[in-house]
Amino acid sequence: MPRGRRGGRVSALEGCREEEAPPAADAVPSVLWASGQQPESAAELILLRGIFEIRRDSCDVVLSERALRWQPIQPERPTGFSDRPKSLKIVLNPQSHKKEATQIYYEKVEPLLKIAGIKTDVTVTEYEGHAMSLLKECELQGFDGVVCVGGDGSASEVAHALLLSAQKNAGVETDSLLTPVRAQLPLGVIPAGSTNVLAHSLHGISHVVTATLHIIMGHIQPVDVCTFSTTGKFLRFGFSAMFGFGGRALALAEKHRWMSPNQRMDFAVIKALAKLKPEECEISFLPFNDPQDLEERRAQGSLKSDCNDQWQMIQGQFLNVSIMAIPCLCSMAPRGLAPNTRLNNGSMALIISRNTSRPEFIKHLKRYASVKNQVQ
Ligand SMILES: Nc1ncnc2c1ncn2[C@@H]1O[C@H](COP(=O)(O)OP(=O)(O)OP(=O)(O)O)[C@@H](O)[C@H]1O
Repeated sequence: MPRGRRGGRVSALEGCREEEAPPAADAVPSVLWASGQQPESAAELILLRGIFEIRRDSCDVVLSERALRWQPIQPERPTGFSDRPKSLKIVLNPQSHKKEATQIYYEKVEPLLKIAGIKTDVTVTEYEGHAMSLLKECELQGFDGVVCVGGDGSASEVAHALLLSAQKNAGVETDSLLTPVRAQLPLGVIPAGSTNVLAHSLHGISHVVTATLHIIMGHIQPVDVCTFSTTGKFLRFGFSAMFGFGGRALALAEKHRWMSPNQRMDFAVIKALAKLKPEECEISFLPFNDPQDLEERRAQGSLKSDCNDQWQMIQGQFLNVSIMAIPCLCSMAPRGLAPNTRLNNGSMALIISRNTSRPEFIKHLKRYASVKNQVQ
């Protein structure tokens, strides 16, 4: 009988296959090999155990008193992992943030995609709306995903374009849209903009290499979107919107793109605060305070049918109204502007600031920077 390294006897168990010893297992020569079998009894003494490569598979090899067994190691596939992408359409906004998206892509992202064997086709956008018209015309069949290298403006433009094509392809009428059809391709987001709320909310951090690795690994994270309409006419898909103070500040920041990103944001906030004024609003909403209740209703399919009799309406003067389908994490709000919203729970946060004094409103804004959650 052959002997293992430590001199234990090795013999075949009933049912073991006898095979030729593969070369990588030469640490334990001339033994009987069995695959896919567990030790016969817990009392069986294990003499040696290790990971060996056997015919290109990593195997858990166990040498016991009575036999040598091995089993290919199956890597765990956590839920949400899909196949890794092989080919990606890259949409890059060279104007994002301090115009460094091109450098970020070619220095940090592309080398990793190359190592991962992913083919890429890059379009550098030339004007606002370019991503939209490109994705309308571009044949995306050969790609496994679209990656946006830029900020939130670019990412939401690409998301809108992908969703719009999906509705068109499915023959869904957007003006009466309640539940959109999913985009046909996943969207990867490389944060290269000024705020990067989407990438930050998706990955928990606004970090280029982290985002790239998520894309390479094929991590798919479903994300809620809102549809924005005016008097029954569909406008666009998006992840968040702000009216009043927030809307004015963002519009001002957009108008002053010639300033540096930090300067224009500070300038916009200060100017919007100086002109702080309430808006008369009427807001209808379907309240869900308990996310579990929401999940259960979605699972039961009772969400839509329940809607009509549960809508609530509030009316009054408000300084700011925000709706956010994602938590909206950013450096200014480390827990997010909407900390109680999840990426994919079918709900969105509606955060309303009633009319109050400017110092009180500033206090409320400052509390977003704290990790203590002000929004219950
Ligand atoms: N070549 C271009 N010239 C001018 N604008 C462009 C160009 N390409 C894209 N855009 C537009 O620039 C806008 C803002 O870009 P983006 O969101 O990437 O950067 P950002 O504003 O710095 O970041 P954030 O939105 O995170 O603050 C987008 O709405 C996009 O449509």
